[in-house]
Amino acid sequence: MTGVAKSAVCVLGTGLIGGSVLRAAVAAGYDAWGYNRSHAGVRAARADGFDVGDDIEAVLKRAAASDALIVLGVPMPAIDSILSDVRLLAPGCALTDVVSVKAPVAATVRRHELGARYVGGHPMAGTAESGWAASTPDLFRGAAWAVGVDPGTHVEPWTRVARLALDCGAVVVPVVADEHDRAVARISHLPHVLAEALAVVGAGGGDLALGLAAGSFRDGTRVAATAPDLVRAICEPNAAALLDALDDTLRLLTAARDTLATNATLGELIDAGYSERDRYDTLHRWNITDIRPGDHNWLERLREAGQRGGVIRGLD
Ligand SMILES: O=C(O)C(=O)C[C@]1(C(=O)O)C=C[C@@H](O)C=C1
Repeated sequence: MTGVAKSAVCVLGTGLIGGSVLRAAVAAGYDAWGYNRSHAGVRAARADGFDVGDDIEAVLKRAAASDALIVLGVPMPAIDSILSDVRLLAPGCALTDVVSVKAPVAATVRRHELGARYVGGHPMAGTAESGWAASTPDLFRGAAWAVGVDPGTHVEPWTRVARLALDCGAVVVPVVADEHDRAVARISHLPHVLAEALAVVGAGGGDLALGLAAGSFRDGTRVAATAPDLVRAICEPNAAALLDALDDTLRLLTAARDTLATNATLGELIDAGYSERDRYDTLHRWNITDIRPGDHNWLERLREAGQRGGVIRGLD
């Protein structure tokens, strides 16, 4: 895949993630601009020298005229409405998103008949902050960026999306939507719910407990400082997979609680946690080098490689 040209990039929604995509794309030499519905968001981005407007019609007409890759930088609850604008004003553009759940976005895209040039995306990066002010061009450096390889994905928009992710400093993890959603329920959405629970239980110990709190409480509750509406927008669209993860958690915690009550031991939980955490620390992310986008069975082969820890670090 040598010489894939950088497409123009149009980011709709310039909060923490969309804003960071815009900053990273500009830093990587893309012709990139954005849209934000709030005047304050537009003012802040312009004050930093970025080309962001609040006129969705003008922004999308420019995308259509430039054959830009459109990045939906808005959370799941705003996807349906922004897709109505895209369908009306720039239906031929390649399209991706940064939403933390993939199957519901794909279903909404299909409902708007925009599936032909859509490729799901999910950069695995963030902070507890939100908005343009928190965005940074380095947010995705070294991060995993899930890029959809669902059946029917077309190679041209796929290559554009993968190239943008790589140019933002991320590594590409090929995923299909439902497997992605089950995976992130466990490693992203469940941790948000647990962080909220830990914050509540810890604070239940009063000011003495909070006054003594150190690293374990701070790290375990870090994402509980995220704006509540954003946490809901991240977790709730993935309800079925999150329920499975919560059920597994409750089973483990109940077993540990029961053995603690009867034998004053936490049982197998501690050893199991120790060894599974080690699997994460030592996971070998190997480079996919032998599957060229567009080759025979490339989607299925990339999917299998992604399942086995394969990542893409370059397309050349
Ligand atoms: O690092 C954080 O603050 C995050 O919450 C980032 C995080 C996560 O790791 O769960 C949260 C949601 C995104 O969809 C991807 C990544």
